[in-house]
Amino acid sequence: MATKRSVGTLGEADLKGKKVFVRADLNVPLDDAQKITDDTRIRASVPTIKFLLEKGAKVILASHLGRPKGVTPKYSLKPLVPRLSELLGVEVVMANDCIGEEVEKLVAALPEGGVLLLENVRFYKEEEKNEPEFAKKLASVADLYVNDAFGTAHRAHASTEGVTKYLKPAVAGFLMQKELDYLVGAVANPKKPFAAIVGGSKVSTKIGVIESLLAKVDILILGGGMIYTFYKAQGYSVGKSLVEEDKLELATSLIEKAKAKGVSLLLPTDIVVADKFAADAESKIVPATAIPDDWMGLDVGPDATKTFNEALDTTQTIIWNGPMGVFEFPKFAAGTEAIAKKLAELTTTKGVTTIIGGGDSVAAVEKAGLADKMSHISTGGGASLELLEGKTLPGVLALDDA
Ligand SMILES: Nc1ncnc2c1ncn2[C@@H]1O[C@H](COP(=O)(O)OP(=O)(O)O)[C@@H](O)[C@H]1O
Ligand SMILES: O=C(OP(=O)(O)O)[C@H](O)COP(=O)(O)O
Repeated sequence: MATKRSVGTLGEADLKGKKVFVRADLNVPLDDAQKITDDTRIRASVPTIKFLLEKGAKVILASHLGRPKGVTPKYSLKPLVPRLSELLGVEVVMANDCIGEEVEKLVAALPEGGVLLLENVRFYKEEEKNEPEFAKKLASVADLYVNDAFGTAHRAHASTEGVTKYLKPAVAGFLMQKELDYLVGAVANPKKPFAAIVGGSKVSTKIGVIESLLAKVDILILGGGMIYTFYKAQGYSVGKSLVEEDKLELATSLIEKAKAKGVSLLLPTDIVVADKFAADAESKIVPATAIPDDWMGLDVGPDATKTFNEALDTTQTIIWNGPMGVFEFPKFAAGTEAIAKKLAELTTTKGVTTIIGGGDSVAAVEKAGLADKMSHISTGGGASLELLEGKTLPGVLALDDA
């Protein structure tokens, strides 16, 4: 199935006085004191909500937080109210529930330009089970539905999918649209040459992405923990590096597929090896063909980085998913940082389209302080991975066509 991209969006519809159910992904990390440690997802949700408020709509805002089993105070959305209010410039009202009488009363009292934040929809098991009666209750308080929760669009839950059966129109918010434009649009019709950089820990979690991208890219750069399975498949010894023994044949077939499709597949030529998996491990740089026994590869080496940079210099579009090494340990972060720096440079000086596909690569870009230099940084890890694999997301599929 082709990935759906043309969804209905917030146009010039008369929104004045309308009760709009907005599903956002406000699943932000909180520390032990319930303080928000990264508000990216809240900030990313602001343009859609502000637009609705400026049009005189009444916004009923829903999200999940974490993976609670039943009502769990630790997963309440209450700690988000001050930051949301500050970013939106209105006093956000908080409900103690996401359905029921109190919610109905608060909605009835909501002024035009007002925001009511519902409590965590996952406090009900019916949310993840996508139960129609629960979806109907969520829908009952509003006149139309806007899904801006890209990070949760791969889940067919009541507030992301079921609700659209009872609430029309059901359209995408600006964040959802932007994510689809980049992760589907720019990938389907890239300015060429088009390169993909895929890293992360395991081949098994990235097979779908690699296979799908092989049909589209000119250059495929591989890094991270998955490369040792490729090396082993080619007969190199890899010491104690991460290897998925049951994926050796698959690695060989991916190398052959790349060849058959004329894709330039770049595996690192040198590796930073460590004597143990630890931040304070002893380390040294070795050729990829000469990883010593008892050592493990934790980052790509400087020669590899140089080759990657030269290849990236020739491109117009780059998509990146997964770090090049164990970037959480400063000693093994250089390969990942170099990619982040290169992409930032190419975006700002050459107008190359750079897309960071969620998850740990986003964390790496943020750690390097380069987040605002990329063309697009996805707010969804799992969702962006599924989109890049060519899957259609249930939360997108459920929206009205454009
Ligand atoms: N050489 C390696 N050996 C072991 N783990 C690695 C290696 N390179 C990267 N990793 C780990 O891979 C993890 C990220 O993998 P993954 O979740 O697949 O990426 P993403 O979240 O970007 O999709 C990081 O925690 C990183 O430490
Ligand atoms: O954080 C999220 O996903 P991500 O970690 O894959 O980016 C989303 O809020 C979805 O959460 P879920 O994976 O508990 O359904």
